[in-house]
Order: sequence, then C-alpha cells, then structure tokens
Amino acid sequence: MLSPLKVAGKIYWLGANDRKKHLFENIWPLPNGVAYNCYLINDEKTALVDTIESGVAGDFIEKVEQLLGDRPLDYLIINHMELDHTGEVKDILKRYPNVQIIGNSKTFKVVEAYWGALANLKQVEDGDELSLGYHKLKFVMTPWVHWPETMMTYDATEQVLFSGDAFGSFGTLDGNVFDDEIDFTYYEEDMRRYFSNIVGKYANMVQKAFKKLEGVPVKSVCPVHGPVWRSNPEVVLGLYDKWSKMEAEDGVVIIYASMYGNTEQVADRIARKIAEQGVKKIRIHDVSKTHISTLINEIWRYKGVILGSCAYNSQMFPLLEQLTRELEHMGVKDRELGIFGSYSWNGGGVKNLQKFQESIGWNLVSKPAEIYGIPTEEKYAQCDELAVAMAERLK
Ligand SMILES: Cc1cc2nc3c(=O)[nH]c(=O)nc-3n(C[C@H](O)[C@H](O)[C@H](O)COP(=O)(O)O)c2cc1C
Repeated sequence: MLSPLKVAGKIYWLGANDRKKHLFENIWPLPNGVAYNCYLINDEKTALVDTIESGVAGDFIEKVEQLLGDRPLDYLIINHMELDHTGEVKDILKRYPNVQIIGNSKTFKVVEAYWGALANLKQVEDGDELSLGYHKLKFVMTPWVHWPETMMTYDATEQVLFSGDAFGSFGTLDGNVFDDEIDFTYYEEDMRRYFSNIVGKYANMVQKAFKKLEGVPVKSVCPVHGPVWRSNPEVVLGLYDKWSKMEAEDGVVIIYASMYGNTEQVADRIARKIAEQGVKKIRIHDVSKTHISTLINEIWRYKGVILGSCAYNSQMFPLLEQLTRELEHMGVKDRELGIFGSYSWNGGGVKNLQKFQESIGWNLVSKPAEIYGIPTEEKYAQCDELAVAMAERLK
C-alpha cells in the first residue's frame, strides 16, 4: 500500500496523468502528456478542491473513498469550471449526494448550464472564509485566469494556495509529484509552453492576481496541472511573474515561410549576421514545420522576433498569417521586430507583415528587407542592416 501524497497539514494530492491525449484543448500538442491535479482536505470537515478530467482515472472515486474511509465529503470547491477539472463532479455527487458545492455566482451559472439546477450550492464572495477545523480557507476571486468564474482558495493555516490553472504546466507527474521530488529542468519548457499557449492571453489578469495576493504568505502552490509546489513556490511564482510581465531573454527567434527556399536562405543569412554581432541565443523555425504552439512559446521567450514571408497571392504565407493573428489575439507586448520577405511581382508578404507590426505595436528594428527574386550578395545588404540593428537592440 502506498502512503497518501501529503502536501501539508491534512491536504492530499489526488491527481491523475493523461498520456493518451495528443492535443490539449484539441489544439496544443502534448508530447509529454498532462497531469490533472485535485486535492482532498481530510479535516474535521472534509473538502475536495476541484476534480479531474472525466475518464482519465477509472479509480478516482475509490481514491477519494480510500482517503475518507467511511466519513462523508462535506464540500466540493469548484475553483474553475473548465471540464478538465469538473469531469468527476457528477460521480462525486452520485457517491456523496449531500456534498455542498462551493463556487461563486459566475461558477454556478456555468454549473447550471452543464448539469441543470443543483441543490446544495454554497455561493461565496471575494474574501469569504470557511473553517474546516484545522484548516481555515479563504476564497479569492481571480476572474479570467483563465475563465470569467475562476477563483483561488487560500488555506491560511498551512499557507497553501490552490491556484487553479495559474502556475500550472504541461507534462505528466511520473512518480514524482512535488517540486522537492522532481527535476525541474524536465518541466521548464513545458511550463512556459503551457503559460504562453493557455494562460498568456490573460497575462494582465495574472498580474492582477499577483497584486491581490501581495503580502499573503504562500508556502505551497497547488495548481491543477503539473508539479505541486510544496517546498519552493518562489520558483513557479517568479517564472509566472516574469512571463506575465512579458519580460523576455536577450535572444532572437526567426520564423520564416518559404516554398522554394529563397526566403529560407535569407533567414539563414540574417541569423549568421546576428551571430557575428555576438548574440548567442538565435533560433530559426520554418512556419510550415514547427507547430504554432512552439512558435508562440519561442516568441514569449525571446525579446527579438524576426518574421519572414514569401509573397503568396498578394498576402503573406497563410500559416504565418495564422501565427500573426494568434499573436494579436494574445496581445503579446514589448518585442523587437524585424521583417523580411521575398517576391516575384507585386509582393504581399512584407506589406502584410508591416500591417501586423502596426496592429501589434512592436518596435521595428529597421526598414523591412524585401528581396526580389533570388537573393544575391548585393540584395543581402538590407538583410545585414536588419541583422545588425536587431543585435544592437539585444545588447
Ligand atoms: C502560389 C504562389 C503565389 C504567389 N503569389 C505571389 C504574389 O502575390 N506576389 C508576388 O510578388 N509573388 C508571388 N509568388 C512568388 C513568390 O512569392 C516568390 O517566388 C518568392 O520568391 C518565393 O519564395 P520562396 O523561394 O521562399 O518560396 C507566388 C508564388 C506562388 C507559388
């Protein structure tokens, strides 16, 4: 028999891993899977904080029963209504029909939309408290991290923050669940990709949540995905703070769209010229090959972004257009931008990348470099100018 996985006090982890799913939200790749975390507080009064996605763990209810024994479940706290955390609610209600569901007014609107009018709802407001005996809970409304109804639950006794999607990560928990057990290097990339793909659009709301929690001592952070931070939550809090402020590393990502190789050659030329200026962090991606999830992640990581497109039916290349639309939608800020392209008659790539620049408001490092036909040493002069200007901005 394995020992229960204790976070602190009477709080236990009750999550499950999903290694089958290929795409999170049916769009974002999961090469390392994903974990769904929820937590059981086995106090004088008992409470389950969120559940997991339906069908991921066949033995979820048995695990709750194992921890509770023959005691009832008094409360089910819904911090976030999204279905990957409420997949087991119906089974919980079946097994514990007297459980009180805790949420806010916005939560209950969605609850009703999915499961009809339920009895035993306990509506809480920002700052409301609930004593379970040893653990004293407080509810903190953190709307739009990342749905309108999202809230966090703070346990003042052990200073544990149940944070919902905030401070989460992709990647399964392979035996090691807690930050003091894992090798974080394994998760860092997955965590940034989770942030940039899922939470990034609401970066300003993450900052608002930070402001709201200012001065609140936090010893453990319990998100609904990824490692559970019971020893050094500063690591995850620090990273989320940096990313949600859109702070980036002094490096550059070059993303190009090319059908016949001319635009690709320009990308390589620009990269080499930047390297000659002493910049070490340079990454090049072909927009047709690298998934948009990774491209967004790279743009969130680096301060310098260079986008290049061949002209395509008077537009930029469709996949690059999709990326730029997604970036506008996410509202990524404070990047240094270089633009280049290639064309055979009236252009279209560079022209539309310029429109993107105007709309997103990033700093253009130099005049766009646009190559007519095959790139030659003479035509490369404008690309070299762009490269040197970008390197300057990164120093
Ligand atoms: C389907 C298609 C559409 C194109 N549309 C345009 C266009 O609207 N304007 C233009 O100047 N060139 C257009 N071109 C020409 C390419 O943009 C040009 O050959 C460019 O140099 C190709 O770059 P690449 O070698 O990186 O693919 C088009 C080419 C193709 C195959």
